Amino acid sequence: MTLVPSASAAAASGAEHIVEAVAYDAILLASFGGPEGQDDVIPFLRNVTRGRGIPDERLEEVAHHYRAFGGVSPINDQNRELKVALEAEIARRGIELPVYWGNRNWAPYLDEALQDAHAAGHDTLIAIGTSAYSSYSSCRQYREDFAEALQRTGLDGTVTIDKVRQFFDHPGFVEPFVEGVTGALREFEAGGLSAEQIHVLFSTHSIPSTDAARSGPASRGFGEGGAYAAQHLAVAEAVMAGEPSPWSLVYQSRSGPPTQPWLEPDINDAIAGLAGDGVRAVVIVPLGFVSDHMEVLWDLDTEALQTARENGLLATRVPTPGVHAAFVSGLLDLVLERRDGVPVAERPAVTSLGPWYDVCRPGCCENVRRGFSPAVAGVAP
Ligand SMILES: CC1=C(CCC(=O)O)c2cc3nc(cc4[nH]c(cc5[nH]c(cc1n2)c(C)c5CCC(=O)O)c(CCC(=O)O)c4C)C(CCC(=O)O)=C3C
Ligand SMILES: [Fe+2]
Repeated sequence: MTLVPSASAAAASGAEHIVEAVAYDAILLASFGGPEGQDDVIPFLRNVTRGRGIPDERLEEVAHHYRAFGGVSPINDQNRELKVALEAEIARRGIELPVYWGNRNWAPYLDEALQDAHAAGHDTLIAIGTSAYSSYSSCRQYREDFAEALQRTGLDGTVTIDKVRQFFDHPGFVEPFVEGVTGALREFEAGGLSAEQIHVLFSTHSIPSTDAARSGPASRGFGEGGAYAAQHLAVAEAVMAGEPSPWSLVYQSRSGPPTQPWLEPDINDAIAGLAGDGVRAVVIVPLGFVSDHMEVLWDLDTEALQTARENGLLATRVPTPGVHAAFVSGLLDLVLERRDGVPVAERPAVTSLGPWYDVCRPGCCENVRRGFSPAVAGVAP
């Protein structure tokens, strides 16, 4: 086995993919984190929005979503379950690779995960971020937070962190959505609706239009919505292959000042617009989300479903990947393709956009407000 120290070495050589085997000795499961009680809510929101100019009214509004669920985000329990499921899959395949879980915005924090891994003798980490697409919020921010955590813990130069590719078009991520969508379509059809009367709404987190435009490498010319919108459209198209029902990509969970343009249309506006169009039912697909966290429970299961009811439409929301066996096994495959140096041509991808880069491209996913901060697992801007 050839040992390549880290993405930074590959980055220095300008490589897009790391195709030599790397002796990773642990997985870093990296996530967003969420509050676990009413007292956590405001400190958590302050962590998330630190230095980002989110207006206080918006914080109050979001706090209210958490308060309605006892101040508890479901995301931490979902990551506990995902960690257990990953460990079971690793054991089932007879592999030895411990999993350390750390969050960007709430305990257990990344710092703790890095310290635990290092104390146990694991210094060559491969990270799985619980975020599938390309953008500042869903990719580069993770990479910057890894760099910060390495600095804070003094493990910079000792511990290396590579990151699996953005997995939006990995079959393990897409298969649960295909199952959910086909299941929902067949159920509405069994209830007497024709394919044309059912509209499939693929929903993802809205982001500022300026962030979207900077997502992914500029050289690939993805246009206004950048790689972020292009990736979602490509996955939605793959999910709908062979299905005659109409579909569209919509956005949810917008924040920021109203003067700042974010990706549109909002899912609720889209639903209201469909009602007069001969559409009888909507299938809501949380395409941008890995598990049923607060954005899914609130913005989809609470608000969007109500909007559909108010507009006289039948509606259902399909599951997120969660701990679906195909997803869990796919995440481990993403780690092993790197550990074992699987040739790029053999890495699975269900769209023509991927397999995405192992080493983020120069200039990728700049933060519009702060510019580039140091980050691991990419080429320096
Ligand atoms: C693309 C994207 C994902 C999907 C990818 C991924 O999954 O990572 C995501 C996930 C999540 N976002 C989450 C929560 C929040 N996001 C916020 C704010 C923001 N998100 C943004 C984007 C995204 N966010 C953006 C551009 C902002 C505004 C600027 C900023 O602050 O960067 C705010 C602040 C208040 C507000 O403005 O709404 C909160 C509380 C949680 C936890 C949920 C739980 O607790 O169950 C999760 C998984
Ligand atoms: Fe968010």
